[in-house]
Amino acid sequence: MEHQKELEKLNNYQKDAVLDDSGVCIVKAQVGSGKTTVLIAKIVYLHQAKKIRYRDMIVLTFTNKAANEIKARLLRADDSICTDDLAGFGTFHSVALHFLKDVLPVQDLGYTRDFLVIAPDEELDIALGIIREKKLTVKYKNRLKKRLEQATAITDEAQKVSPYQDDIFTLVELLRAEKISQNKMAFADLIQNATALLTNDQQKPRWIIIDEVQDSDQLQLEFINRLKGSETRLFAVGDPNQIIYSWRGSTLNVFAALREQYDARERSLPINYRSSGSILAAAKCFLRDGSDLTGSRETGSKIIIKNQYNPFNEACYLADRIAAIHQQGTPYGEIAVFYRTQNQSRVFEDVFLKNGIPFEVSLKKTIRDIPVLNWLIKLLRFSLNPNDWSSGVEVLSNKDYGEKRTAKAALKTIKDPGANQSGLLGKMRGFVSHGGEMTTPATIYTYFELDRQIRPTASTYQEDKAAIDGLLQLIIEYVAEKQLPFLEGLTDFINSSALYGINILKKDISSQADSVKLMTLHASKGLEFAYVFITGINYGLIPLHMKSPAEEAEERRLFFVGMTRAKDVLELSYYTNPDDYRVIAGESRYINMIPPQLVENESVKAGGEVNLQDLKKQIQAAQSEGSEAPEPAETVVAVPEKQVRHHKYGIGTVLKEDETMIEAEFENYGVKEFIKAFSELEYL
Ligand SMILES: Nc1ncnc2c1ncn2[C@@H]1O[C@H](COP(=O)(O)OP(=O)(O)OP(=O)(O)O)[C@@H](O)[C@H]1O
Repeated sequence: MEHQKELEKLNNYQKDAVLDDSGVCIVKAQVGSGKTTVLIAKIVYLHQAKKIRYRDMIVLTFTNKAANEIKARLLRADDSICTDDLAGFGTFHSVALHFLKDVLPVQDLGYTRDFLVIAPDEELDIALGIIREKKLTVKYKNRLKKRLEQATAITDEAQKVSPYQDDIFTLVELLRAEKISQNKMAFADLIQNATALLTNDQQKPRWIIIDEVQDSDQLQLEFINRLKGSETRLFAVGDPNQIIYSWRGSTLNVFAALREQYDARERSLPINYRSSGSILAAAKCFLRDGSDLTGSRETGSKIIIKNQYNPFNEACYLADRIAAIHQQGTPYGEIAVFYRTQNQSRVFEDVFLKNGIPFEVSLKKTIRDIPVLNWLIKLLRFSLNPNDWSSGVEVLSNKDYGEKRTAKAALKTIKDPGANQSGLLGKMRGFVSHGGEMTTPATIYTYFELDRQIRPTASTYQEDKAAIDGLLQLIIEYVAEKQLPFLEGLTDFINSSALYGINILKKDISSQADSVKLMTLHASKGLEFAYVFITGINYGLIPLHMKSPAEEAEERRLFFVGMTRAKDVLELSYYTNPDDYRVIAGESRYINMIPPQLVENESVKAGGEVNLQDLKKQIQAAQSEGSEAPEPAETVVAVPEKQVRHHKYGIGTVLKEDETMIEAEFENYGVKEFIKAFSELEYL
């Protein structure tokens, strides 16, 4: 990649950003204005023109996908780069992990360098185990994750007083100690521990480059601050209109925070290169202030709005429509279908499969989602680290795999050094000394006698065996690729699988295969397609039921992100019968926010009315296919957002209401149904 040639392709705003040499520069970029393009050009420019070694750069991205894309483009262009040079390129978590493994004195916190990373659910399991074992009183266990996060963030001793008069702060301390004794770090620990250990003694990078900076949270900003030396330059790119992860704790005013802290230079990228004029104009209606966003393309075709009877009909329609688009010459890979929640993908998968439409689903089906692999990973964890007794207990007491002891008996054997070490426990304890022999999937399989552990007589045997073979193969390939000794490579693999949720069943959505991509609006961030279909624009889906104006604003930004993935054609749809009682029939007001002059309404009319002829045909067609086409549902009456107060559940949002019944959703208790006459609900 020749940096001069790269620079020539850029517009002046982009060029200025690449050449900027300020101590701290933040680039406020509009959607599709070339953030990724600029970021890569900047890295290449710094390396080639300014002679900055890749090792002296830290490049932080929000997703693993973005980091991989950057690394792949650099590796393709320059074969002298070795992967170690790019160890500082990755997500916040993976870069923190790199520092903890390779640079920082983790022993100061009580860890050893071969610590393992655990996913949030696993941390919760440990916390629940402690509550049980120590008989702690902890209220609102259904919100335990959130409560732990909040309590962990409080460092001032005087403030460590539980609002519910329970043992949450004792739990935080015990959990911290337990993770250290088991040599495990949870995701949040990675950044927190790296931040705590970073001092001025470490060699500081010459450049820190951050992508999607708008999604950073307080912890990440502190990490950046510690990482930055007085001579380090900082270059951050982001788009305030694409904040869609504030529920994970991103700091909403990240730009202001950076500006204030570093007296940063601000630049902008205002020109969108991706979307046609109509798409951009429609998307702008969802911005609080879209005045800076400028397009560079022709008006193009109008936005199409479709009213579908239900998700099944929608899927049938899309299968036909996509086949026609493809026949006219558009590759399948240029077509995407978006929805709000993951479970909406199912009907598209079924119908597309039946109709021969190739597709991929961006569904993180991770190791943790497959019971036998979840069990096997725990087995490998305990084998690598005998202090990880909670994994050991789960392996021995799993109800489907292994020896199926009781949890109490398993714990007793694991903690008792004098106990009989034969069977699976003995195998796990002896594993490390046999590490050198583990060269093929079969040697690992045979060593643990996995055939016995997964029961050859069980109905799931073939499926489980195939899943295990697949995983073991993946491990062996991973270790070989990393050129690490087996045990070290295995530890590394287990850490990555916790961090990224290794995708084993379905291909990654970023694959180059020519197939239609199905994904949630969240997963669509950063991608682009010629044709985009956004489905289910009904209240309760797009937008979801919301509890506050801030949540509503985030829903709107999310819809904006989805719309702006489209280059040429954008089609929106909503249901008359959404198949889900929590979803309101008819279009949500997001449809009505698009000015009519930008919309082309086809045979079915927008505005909540249904073309009855079409509807009848669709239902007949569905019934003749033998599918379970539902009866036309009684129309659910769209209620304006109403709130109620309940003496126990607190404030809730009304979802459905008729003369006798009322249904409301409460933050900590979920959806509750009441008989109006007896409910003692107070309307707010
Ligand atoms: N100077 C340019 N001239 C022509 N096309 C460009 C230019 N810069 C970027 N593009 C094209 O515009 C599209 C959007 O670019 P890119 O994906 O880098 O934007 P982005 O800001 O990262 O997008 P998003 O906001 O969606 O994350 C891409 O197809 C890219 O090739």
